[in-house]
Amino acid sequence: MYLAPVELLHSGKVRDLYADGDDLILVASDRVSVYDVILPTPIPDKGRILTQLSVWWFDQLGDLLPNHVISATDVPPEFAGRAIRCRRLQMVPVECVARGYLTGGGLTEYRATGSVSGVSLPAGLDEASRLPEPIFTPSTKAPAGQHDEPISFSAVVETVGAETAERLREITLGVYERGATLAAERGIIIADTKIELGWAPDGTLVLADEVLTPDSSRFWPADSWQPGRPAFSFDKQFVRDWAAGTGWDKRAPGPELPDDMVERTRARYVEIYERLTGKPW
Ligand SMILES: N#Cc1c(N)ncnc1-c1cnn(CCN2CCOCC2)c1
Repeated sequence: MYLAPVELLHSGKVRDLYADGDDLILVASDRVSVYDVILPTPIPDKGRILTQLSVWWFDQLGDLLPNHVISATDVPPEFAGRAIRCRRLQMVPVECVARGYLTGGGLTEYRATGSVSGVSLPAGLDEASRLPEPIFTPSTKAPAGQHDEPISFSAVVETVGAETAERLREITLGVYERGATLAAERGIIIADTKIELGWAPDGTLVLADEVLTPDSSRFWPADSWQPGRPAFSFDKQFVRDWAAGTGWDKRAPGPELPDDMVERTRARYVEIYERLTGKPW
């Protein structure tokens, strides 16, 4: 039987999107990105581990809202285990971000303005501070190679209307709080997360893309978290520290990783999967 080839629609830093008839195929690679630079050395099984983690989260979140997954197995053989067949949605033109802790661009914005995406925060917060409660901090969807810009809730209202803006906030915080609570019980802090939502033809908001993975969220080991000090990235810290030790200029192409660094990083992805799902990899 002739199988029409899938068509590459979008190639991202670590994932690619293909068209297969009316469906989409979302494929996760074994590429790893640190400091926004794709490293030349793949991490074996990273794509499969993060895809299967995302599929598990979609199932965990099924009571909150529908998702775009059609199948996690009916995918082209070359992508087996690291791709999902998903339904084509009209994507919401807003990056939906929830933060439970202050770091990265949110910390920079807080230090300059006392707020993040227009949400005022108490004085005296620092690097990795836990926020009084999780906040919705939307941003624009910047073109490839550019950084998303924070936008206020009122800007979201202007973009999608008040009712949908409220629903985006409710869903984003709901997904984050469900994930952060479950992860915390298993010794992992999910500091923040970015989700993608889209409209189905009947207007229903649907959870898309990947969800609550170390690529879409900041994962920190809970036992080493100290507010006021930069937190360790559960999955990328080994590579960051090793790369820094090589004197790598982050404007230059990323360095090749030594075998032990590859294996230690792969082991971190396996540990995240096993701790969160309770299933052996
Ligand atoms: N998921 C999904 C989805 C969907 N179900 N329907 C229509 N469009 C999209 C879609 C299009 N682009 N993105 C951003 C995610 N990209 C993925 C590839 O890698 C780069 C990031 C999502």
